[in-house]
Amino acid sequence: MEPTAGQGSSSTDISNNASSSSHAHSSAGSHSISAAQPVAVSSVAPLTKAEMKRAKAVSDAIDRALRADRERLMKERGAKLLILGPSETGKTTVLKQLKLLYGRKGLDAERQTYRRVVHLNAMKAIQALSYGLQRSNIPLEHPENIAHLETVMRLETTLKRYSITSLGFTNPAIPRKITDAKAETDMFLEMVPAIKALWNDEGIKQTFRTGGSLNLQDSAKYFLDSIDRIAEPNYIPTDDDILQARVRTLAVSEHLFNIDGVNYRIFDVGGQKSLRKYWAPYFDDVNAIIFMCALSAYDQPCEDDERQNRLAECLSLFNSIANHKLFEMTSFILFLNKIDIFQRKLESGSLLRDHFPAYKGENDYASATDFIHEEFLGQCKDTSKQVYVHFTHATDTKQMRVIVLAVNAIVQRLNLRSSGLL
Ligand SMILES: Nc1nc2c(ncn2[C@@H]2O[C@H](COP(=O)(O)OP(=O)(O)OP(=O)(O)O)[C@@H](O)[C@H]2O)c(=O)[nH]1
Ligand SMILES: [Mg+2]
Repeated sequence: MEPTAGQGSSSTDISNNASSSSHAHSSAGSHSISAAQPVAVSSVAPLTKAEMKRAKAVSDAIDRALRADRERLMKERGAKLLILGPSETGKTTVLKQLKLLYGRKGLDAERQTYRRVVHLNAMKAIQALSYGLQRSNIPLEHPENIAHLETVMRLETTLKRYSITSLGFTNPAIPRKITDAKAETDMFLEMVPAIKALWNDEGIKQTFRTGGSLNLQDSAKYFLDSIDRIAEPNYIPTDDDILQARVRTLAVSEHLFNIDGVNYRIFDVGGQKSLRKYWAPYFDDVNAIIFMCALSAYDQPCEDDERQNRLAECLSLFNSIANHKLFEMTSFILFLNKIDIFQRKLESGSLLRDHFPAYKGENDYASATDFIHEEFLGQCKDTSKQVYVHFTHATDTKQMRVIVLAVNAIVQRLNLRSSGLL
């Protein structure tokens, strides 16, 4: 499916935050309760003045009680926020940033477990590169590295079992298939000489540069460049390592935060297509949705369907979420993420129009992001729907600190408005 250019772009309104903008197809008040439906005229006698006064008093009292109830619920239970979007768009990374900024203890408790994830990520990265090298018939710079290549490629089955362990990491209810963390570390340490030799080989480097179809994780270079550090006997993952570490989310998880005095219940979900059926039970009473898109996915096929473009699939998922009946009153915050990789790809000469023929602009960052931004806004059927857009680099804690505060301000304002206090 090729997306077409978005409509209604003229009403986009840029806020004073350089990395964000807010959009509404029409003016304020989009969250007010709509006017009553016309009632069929009947033969019932009209109300007297006194009756009308009494009816109004009752209606006002109900409104007051409802508002107080909403306020109390919001105070007691916190604002409910879902982070939705396809796989690998950075949902869990945003959650890790929230833990770093507002729940440090939680992340510190998980730090040791990330050691294994980092080791697994490094092994998977070198394995993907080795397969890529073989597929594209690129010769090794040092032929003696062939033995290392074979060692790495023999790891296929072991790594599959390993990844079951990493799934267990996100959901303690899933039993671990590999028993001993020490055995995992030993296996990684045995692999280190092969990983280093291959990563330094010009053949592998060339494979990395030609990139695209390798199905390589975004953090591959980061961990391969850090191989000596992560192989140290007393290695403890740093905050950046944790942000770069990749573990697929399988089960929906709930996290509590207090951000500047506002309580939040934030839900992180698994973005793979097969896991989206588990989202629906969490769709009630949602105050806001952060929808995540990886801009850098514009030239990638979907993991489970080579024929489908990842960014196009993300647009169609956004379409079904933004137009979902249960989210008519829900605020939407769109994170157009991975701006760092997106910019790098454009600068390296990869053309947006090769994948989105509807794009007619230059291949520069500003025009390309404008186009994708409009594509997303054009998905909302309700033209009064307010969508707040942020261009994000989710692994950058400095940038995310500013964005989280902006999101908090939006959620507070919208909640006050929906409870009639604004
Ligand atoms: N360079 C870069 N990497 C990012 C960015 N955001 C996320 N990543 C990396 O992308 C990978 C995937 O991120 P996750 O947060 O696990 O993705 P997810 O959306 O939770 O994926 P699922 O759990 O499968 O639904 C991780 O290795 C992150 O470190 C970004 O803005 N820039
Ligand atoms: Mg995740």
